[in-house]
Amino acid sequence: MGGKRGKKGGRGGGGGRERQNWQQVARENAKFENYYNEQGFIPEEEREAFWEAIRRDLPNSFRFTGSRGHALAVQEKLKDFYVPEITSIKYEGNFVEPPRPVPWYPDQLAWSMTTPKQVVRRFAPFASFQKFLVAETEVGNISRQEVVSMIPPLLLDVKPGMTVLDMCAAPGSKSAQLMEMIHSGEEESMAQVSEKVADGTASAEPMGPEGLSDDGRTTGLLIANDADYKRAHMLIHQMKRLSSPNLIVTNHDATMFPSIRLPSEPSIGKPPKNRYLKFDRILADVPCTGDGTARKNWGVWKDWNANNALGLYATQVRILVRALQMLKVGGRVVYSTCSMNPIENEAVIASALERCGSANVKILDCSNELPGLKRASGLRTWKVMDREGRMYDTWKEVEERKEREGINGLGRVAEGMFPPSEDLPLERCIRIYPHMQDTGGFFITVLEKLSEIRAKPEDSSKVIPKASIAALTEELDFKQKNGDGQPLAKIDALDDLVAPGQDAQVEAEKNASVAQATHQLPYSATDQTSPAKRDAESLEDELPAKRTKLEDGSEVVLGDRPVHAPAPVAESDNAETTDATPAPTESAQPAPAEAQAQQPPQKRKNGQPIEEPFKYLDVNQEELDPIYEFYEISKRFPRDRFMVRNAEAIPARTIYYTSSLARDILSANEKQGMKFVHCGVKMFVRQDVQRPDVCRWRIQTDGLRILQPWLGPARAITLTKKETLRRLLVEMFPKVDGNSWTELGEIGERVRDIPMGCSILHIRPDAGESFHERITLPLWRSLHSVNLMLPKEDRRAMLQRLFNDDTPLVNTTQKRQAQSSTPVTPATEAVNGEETPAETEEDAIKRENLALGEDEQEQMDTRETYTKAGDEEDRFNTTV
Ligand SMILES: C[S@@+](CC[C@H](N)C(=O)[O-])C[C@H]1O[C@@H](n2cnc3c(N)ncnc32)[C@H](O)[C@@H]1O
Repeated sequence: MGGKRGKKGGRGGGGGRERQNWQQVARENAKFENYYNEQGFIPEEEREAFWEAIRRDLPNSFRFTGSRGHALAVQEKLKDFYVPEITSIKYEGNFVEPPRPVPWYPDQLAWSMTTPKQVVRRFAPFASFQKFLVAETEVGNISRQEVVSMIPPLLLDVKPGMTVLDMCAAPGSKSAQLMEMIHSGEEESMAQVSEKVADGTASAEPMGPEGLSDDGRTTGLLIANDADYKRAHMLIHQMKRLSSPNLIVTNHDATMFPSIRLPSEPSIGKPPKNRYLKFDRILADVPCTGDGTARKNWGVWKDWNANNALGLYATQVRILVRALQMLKVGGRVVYSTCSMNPIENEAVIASALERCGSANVKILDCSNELPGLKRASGLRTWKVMDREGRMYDTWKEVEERKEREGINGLGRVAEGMFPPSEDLPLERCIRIYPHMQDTGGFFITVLEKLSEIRAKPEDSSKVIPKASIAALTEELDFKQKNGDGQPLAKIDALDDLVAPGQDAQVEAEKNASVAQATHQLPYSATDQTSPAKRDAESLEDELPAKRTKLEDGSEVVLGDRPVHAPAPVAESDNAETTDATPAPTESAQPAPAEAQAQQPPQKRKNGQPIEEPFKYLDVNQEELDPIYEFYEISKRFPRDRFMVRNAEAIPARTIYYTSSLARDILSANEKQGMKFVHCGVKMFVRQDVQRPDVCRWRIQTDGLRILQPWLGPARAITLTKKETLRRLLVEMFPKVDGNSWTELGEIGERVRDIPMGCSILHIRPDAGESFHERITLPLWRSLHSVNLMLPKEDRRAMLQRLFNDDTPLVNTTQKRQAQSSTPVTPATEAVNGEETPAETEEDAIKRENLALGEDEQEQMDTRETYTKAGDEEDRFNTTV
């Protein structure tokens, strides 16, 4: 695909400055239009509507996120307040169309709106609605997501307790949906179990309904993966908002995603047998050309050509084959793209089934699922277009041309791109076209694994080979002479042509070991191109000159270098690949990666830092004792899942909590070459308090959801009135000393008397109050004041949602500091029975502000990083 695409292939192209001129872009591309018209995918009578829809701007759509209860509470505000206000607006004589729920999305949690920008700008109710959307999006209660992109997770049918893999997950909209499904029903079941524990009717063993049997907590796991390191970090920021201890983020090439070890089961008298994780559900939302995103993506109109799909097909098939290998028998894979091109869709399904054996995998008929979703059947026939735009009905025709004229202009056409000779029910694949329900274009197929698979190797004789260096050089010369050379957009494109440096060598070794563990060949040992190097394929189109500069400033002369370094580990190219658990033999051990992981920390390829290790605290770690005591945490709450991010396993600044399966995986795969980049929810953060009676660890909001049912009453404060909550939201550090506590309404007395330190605020609205959300938040009681431990944007969003209030936040301590021009008289204060010179009020305020402010700032900084990364990386224009 053209040089505008992201490095590892997101979807579609376009972005940056040019995206601002989207309205001026001519929404025309003869090749694109001919390709779809000539093949007749869209029935003649719908064709006009199809092209008319695809040229229109895409409606805005969004989804309410988080637990169902919370999502419904936020959605209620839209339904009960904003929609009625908007519906009353008239524009040019007609009532304005309000946002509408997406008919097939459960519980009306997804909405779409077509309101033109000029209407939004002109009418006040829209301005306030817009504010609501922005505020809730900022804090993660609403996620902007394209309607069609919401389909794959729904069809994956994830239940709590399942192990799920999202192979190409960044930026993470679908991962967020999957995560919510894994946690579905968790709040209710945790509350039920803790009630039983409280009234003494609980069994000694962990209890709870199916999938939630960890005392009401889900036993499921989501592994969200992306090959692009930067995008994997966008994914982390997106997912952090869901605060799930059941999430691991990895950074692997999905075509050779490593097998994940599970702890060995004890076996007496025999060597322990290696066990590997298999998944109940896998989403393969693969990189694609994204021509279904033409309604929001200028790059499609500008750059569409048939060669783009030819370049992605091999990667897409490999990802799907690997997904099927890692799936449990009886499990489901959903394969999806936002492309309408059969080369990336039905051809990929047919090729993967051919490699895995069609008797082992079933294409599921989903016609009864998601009633209300308009869809077209998958294709049974299509033609293949080569790089020069010539159409072929059969592979034989391609071979004949190759015989006659050589490979020039064919691109990387493969036999598998043609309709299969086997009678596969490809009509069960799902196609969504833009005109059907005013969305983007999309493709989804649901596959079920019927039996174990031994995947056939790729047959390189059925693919038009890459042009040789000599041929490329000739072609470049030709292009240059004819003046159509373009600047080289991707220096990575040269990866295939230069000798790998030291970093590349290390990476290759790692890949080789991973490949060994998964019985997959490393890219360097095959004649295929890795997706990371996919751009090399477009060399045929793009290389402008024979001499160019690499990032380090060195110059490369094409044709002077060996194409590949020798493969570090060479399993036979023709070896069968299998998903069977590797035998515990020497060769199955990923030795090179292990050796590599033992070496001193170093930077990974492209300067990516090596991740800090994930280390679990010993259950007897004494730092946990005061925490359990101070917060009266039930002994039932597991002590063996607390994790830190340092090699010494010392609780230094943050203690994370993870699910037990996540812990088993992180521990069993330590130093095995797995690239884990995120896991764990921040549960306790060290607070520098000097007093011996105050716990030095405060509970972090992220972890409170899981911990809350297990906390005793010692640190609990219950708030019932809206007005009290409003005060705590607007005012930071309200004073509680002197008589000030009286201003805090029903919580005043409790707040006055509660000893200093982190406490837990349970918001439980009285029956008569106009809001019903039950929320629990950490509250810090300091010397003279209290403070909700909530980032400012969360405060603002809550004020907007619950009170329709955009009053600016007040920082009382800053105000006081500004007012006091003379120092406050020093006083003495009894601390723990001892007379110690007390600090001035000003000092105390400064100190507490520093401690609290730093932590709050930290949270807010996280959000800022996300926004920046989001802007930067949005060039992918994925269907999110
Ligand atoms: C279509 S986007 C995924 C969108 C995502 N599922 C969502 O809903 O937010 C494709 C992603 O695949 C990643 N990718 C490309 N090649 C890959 C590979 N070989 N292995 C894993 N991820 C890959 C890209 O970095 C990109 O983030």
